[in-house]
Amino acid sequence: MPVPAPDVVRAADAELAVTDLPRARRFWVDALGFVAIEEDDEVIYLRGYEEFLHHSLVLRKAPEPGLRRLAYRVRTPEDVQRAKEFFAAKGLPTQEVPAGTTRGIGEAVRVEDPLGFPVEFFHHAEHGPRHVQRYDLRRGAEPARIDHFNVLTPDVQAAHDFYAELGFRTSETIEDDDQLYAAWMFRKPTVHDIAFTGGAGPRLHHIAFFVPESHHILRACDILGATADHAHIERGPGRHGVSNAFYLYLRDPDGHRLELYTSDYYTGDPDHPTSRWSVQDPRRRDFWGHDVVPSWYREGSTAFGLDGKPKPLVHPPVSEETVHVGADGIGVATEAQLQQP
Ligand SMILES: O=C1C=CC(S(=O)(=O)O)=CC1(O)O
Ligand SMILES: [Fe+2]
Repeated sequence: MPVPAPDVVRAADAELAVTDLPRARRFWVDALGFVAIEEDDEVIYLRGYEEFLHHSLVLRKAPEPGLRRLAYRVRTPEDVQRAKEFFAAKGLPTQEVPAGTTRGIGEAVRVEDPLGFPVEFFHHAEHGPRHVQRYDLRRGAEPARIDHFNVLTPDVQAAHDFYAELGFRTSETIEDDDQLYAAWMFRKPTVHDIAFTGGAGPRLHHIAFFVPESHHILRACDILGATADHAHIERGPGRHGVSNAFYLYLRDPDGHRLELYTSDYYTGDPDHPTSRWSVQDPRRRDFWGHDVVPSWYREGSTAFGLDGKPKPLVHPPVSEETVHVGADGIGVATEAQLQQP
């Protein structure tokens, strides 16, 4: 008898290890405008202006930077137990997490998914004040809410198939006749809650936050330029082919990548079709055909397992970067180049 999957509502929370908390705060709060809802010398809890749960991102001081967990909200308290049973039935590591282990989050279960990522499922969460119309407080890029996770994994097909078992549907792919190079999958009725980028993994590629309008992305660029922090800008601003979203990728002081993202589209009908892009289409990742910088394909954040240790990397046989020639202008990256950490 198959164990039923938990009813996942959406990507809801994540925790990043950062090596210098005041430096991280200057970037995430002072420059980008995230709301620090609670903080001390060890940890900062951040949220967007539209959010009402306690937080949607935790920055925790640590000797080494990395991803400590990706967290999904599930629909009922019973779905937390269902998640435990679903992953345990597959022989995957699971950990019960008492309420309050993360401020504002009730009892949860932490697992390692088959890709090697630390993933948490929770239901109960404290509500905090919504700042959606506190225009007197809104600053920086005015981040609204957490939108999705993107992870680097050597086998996108296997990742896709597992998350389909978990009840995620597929909005877009990048593929050719031989393989699936990337996939975007959702539970909430937008383009994705999780995306898989082919590459050495398990590593976090980025966490994305929705901003209200494209001008908030331009403002983030202007703010970083004004403070001579322009080196944090990695890729964009631009228009994605996949998702049709307007985007900007930034790297925080520890190298963690975040995406500011807006104006993707609704996917809530039961027969929503999957949009399939050819890996040879130069508009797939940037609709205007702009290059994808090599670091965007090659670099990511270390993932820590449930034991707190860095997960060893598995390299893919073929990477999108080595296949695609054209708008990316990269041509065929050498194996040595791809081995860069
Ligand atoms: O959110 C996203 C939507 C689209 C793209 S891509 O660069 O257009 O593939 C990347 C992304 O996963 O960050
Ligand atoms: Fe993204």
